[in-house]
Amino acid sequence: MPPANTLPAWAELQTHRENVGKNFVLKEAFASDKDRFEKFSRTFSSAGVSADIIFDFSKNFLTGETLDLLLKLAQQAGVERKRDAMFAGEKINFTEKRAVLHTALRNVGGWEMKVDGKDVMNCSRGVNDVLKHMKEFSDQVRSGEWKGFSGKKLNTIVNIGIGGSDLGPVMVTEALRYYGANDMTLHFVSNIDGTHMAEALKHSNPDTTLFLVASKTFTTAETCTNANTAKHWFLEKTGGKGDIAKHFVALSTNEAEVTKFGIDSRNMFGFESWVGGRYSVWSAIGLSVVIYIGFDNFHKFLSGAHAMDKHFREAPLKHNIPIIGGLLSVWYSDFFQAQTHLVAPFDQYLHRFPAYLQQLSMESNGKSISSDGSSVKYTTGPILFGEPCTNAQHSFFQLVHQGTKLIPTDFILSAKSHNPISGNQHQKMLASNYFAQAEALMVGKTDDQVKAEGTPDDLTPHKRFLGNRPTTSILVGGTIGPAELGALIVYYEHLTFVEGAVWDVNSFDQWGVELGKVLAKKILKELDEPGDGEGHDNSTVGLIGVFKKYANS
Ligand SMILES: O=P(O)(O)OC[C@H]1O[C@](O)(CO)[C@@H](O)[C@@H]1O
Repeated sequence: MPPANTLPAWAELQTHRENVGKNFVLKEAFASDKDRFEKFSRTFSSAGVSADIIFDFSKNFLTGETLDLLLKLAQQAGVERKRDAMFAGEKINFTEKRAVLHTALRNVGGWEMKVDGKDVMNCSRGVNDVLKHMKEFSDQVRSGEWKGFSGKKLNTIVNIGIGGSDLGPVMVTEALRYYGANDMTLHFVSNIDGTHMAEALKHSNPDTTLFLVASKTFTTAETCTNANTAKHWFLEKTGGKGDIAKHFVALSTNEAEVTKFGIDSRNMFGFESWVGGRYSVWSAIGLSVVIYIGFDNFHKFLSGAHAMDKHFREAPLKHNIPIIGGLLSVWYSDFFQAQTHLVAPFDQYLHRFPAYLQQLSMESNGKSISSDGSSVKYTTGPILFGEPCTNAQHSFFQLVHQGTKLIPTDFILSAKSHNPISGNQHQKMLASNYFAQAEALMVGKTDDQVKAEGTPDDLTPHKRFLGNRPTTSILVGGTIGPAELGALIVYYEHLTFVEGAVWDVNSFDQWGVELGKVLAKKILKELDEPGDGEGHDNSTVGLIGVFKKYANS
């Protein structure tokens, strides 16, 4: 693949940015085109979801010509070819020589999906077998048929995992809390900080606690240490009478390590190496979700996800919602030097959604080496951040409105609340803020408007809003149920795919997390040895020395 910035459409976009993009004024674009909303919004409708989802791209620096040029860039960068290669099970994760087929995990539509000629859906221990196992097990736990060693129903789930083996289950169980079993307590222990495990175990009863050890590799230091701590706690609390087989299950690809840990392979829920950690909530890693919301709801979650896969795979580029979302991100990153992407859900249930998207986006596209091994000469993955609104409005939105940075922002709202309390007053106030923020960011407030309010001259510039800040508004035409959540997640998955395809980076590896892990292992040993460590810089040696002095005093 030639570098993205050498593609003809890249140069055309640069010229277009000089001629049009640089001077683009959103409010003028609306004033001169009464159909702008219709032109640049897209509706996602499918039998796989119970509500339409509207993606309003019209408050972006976008003209018909911009969209055409961005689509041209996508074609020249081979986005469709790469997408089709992903669905075909080709080894597009070229540094790890792996297929990327998390879409098979939610393939409720019966597509043929193969890796190395093998039908991954219907082979032994394939996707459908594992789903069946997850259904059986979760039904048993929910009904109380699966009992702990002392014959009691299990009512506490402790998921031990980190990264994709944690963030997906946490985010989804929070987002779908409305559907969750009220008699169940969930803990997600990820951090190696002992506080995380200690707090989870503090009020847990070993008779009624189920541990899910979630790790694709089953070698991750934090997860293995936390799992061993949990095992010791369980055996100690039960005076050695506790039956591991009834209280510990593994969600992993690594049967050998699972067995070594002491978990019976019959209590292992497997998946394959072609599922990346950050794409694994659809796999066995989602077992906590299934136990919490029930298999039927989990199936709806998969159906909504599959519906968005189908849209991404089949919709023409101009109507293809993740394609447009991904290209807009490239447009802002590379032609406006935007460094960030803000996602602010107007939905308390989605409070962990931005954290989840951070791993998805930044672990996927936080790369600077392209497919031929050379350094890219353009900006890649944006810094994704976010918090639920309206909270965020009272914290960092000052910077979004009046700071010096261009921050392309996504807002998410559902038309209906699961909790329409106080005569739906809360939801209406929430919605009014959702509309107001996008409008305010766009229209701003001129000096004349500020002055007309009687503001003294010296205060006027401080109260001025330049406006012209782009937003994408996502509106779910009902409540956000399992299917709608599935579709929203997959929108961002494929948006990330499109970015990476244009930037020609491998969105599916994560070598950047390795160096810190290796150094931590070396330093861990040194903390127990005399001296202040070997071969470190002066600052690190100094800090290790100070730590040892205080920690051991
Ligand atoms: O599921 P595992 O193998 O424990 O990995 C956990 C996480 O660690 C990472 O490999 C990064 O260190 C993520 O990609 C992954 O989601």
